Amino acid sequence: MIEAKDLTLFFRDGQRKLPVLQGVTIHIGRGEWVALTGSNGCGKSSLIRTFNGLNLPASGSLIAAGLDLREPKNRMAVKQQIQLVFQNPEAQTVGSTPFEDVAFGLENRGYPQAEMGKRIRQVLRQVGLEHKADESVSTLSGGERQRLAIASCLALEAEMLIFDEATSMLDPAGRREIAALAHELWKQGTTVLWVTQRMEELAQSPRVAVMTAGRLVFDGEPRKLFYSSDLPQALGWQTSTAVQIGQLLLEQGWPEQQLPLTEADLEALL
Ligand SMILES: Nc1ncnc2c1ncn2[C@@H]1O[C@H](COP(=O)(O)OP(=O)(O)OP(=O)(O)O)[C@@H](O)[C@H]1O
Repeated sequence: MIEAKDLTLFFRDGQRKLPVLQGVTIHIGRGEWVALTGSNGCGKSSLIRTFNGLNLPASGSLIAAGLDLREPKNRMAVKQQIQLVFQNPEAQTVGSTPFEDVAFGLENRGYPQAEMGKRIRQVLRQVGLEHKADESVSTLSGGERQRLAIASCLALEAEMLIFDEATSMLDPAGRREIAALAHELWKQGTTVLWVTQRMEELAQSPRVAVMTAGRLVFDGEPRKLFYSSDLPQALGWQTSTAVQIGQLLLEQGWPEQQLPLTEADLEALL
């Protein structure tokens, strides 16, 4: 789905060229769930915006959804296949009702008018918003707005969804709701790149990628990240209780595979 090799990206800061991506290589297969993390300003958003053609790398190669992004003619198709869900629920809606909001994206892509209504109701049903199709968007909660953003991505039949800290402005219930929806879509075959700063979300992901200062410094299983790398300590992360207890067990000689990553693992151990 994504084959990025040695990507570099610069932004201009007055006269200076600011290196934002410094040789990022990552391969994300179709149907994978990958969590991407790293401290503020390390380049996560810049990287994912590169994946769907919003940023153009200075060098390196990038195949996204099977298309070479160096070719300008491929960029529109990649933007459709790889959709971003952003942090701020308020900033992602353009229509005055959920129905109109999803319609906007479809109209832009020249979707046949005759089939549009059916398609919109189908994706709104998929995210549990069918009953609110014709209500004012201003009455939707943050979580409902994020679900609406996801519905718009689904309407365009995106193969990959990239969630850029998409739950960070939601309350715990909204956060769970969006994470559950993302998991459901993943189970149905959508490739998911989940950008997060939350330790428990890293622990629950099958694969975690960590960036610092424009570089990918870890790419692998969370168990390796938390128990055989010194990155959590080096980056000053506040790890979960499960991992803190796991560290103590590791020191006592427990095998890595048995160490807890999540609260559920910990409960099972106790
Ligand atoms: N359009 C831009 N023009 C100039 N500099 C930018 C631009 N966008 C981002 N930057 C800079 O590039 C660097 C990486 O920013 P980016 O938003 O990719 O980081 P991030 O890891 O997503 O951070 P956060 O977690 O705060 O969202 C930062 O130094 C940022 O200030």
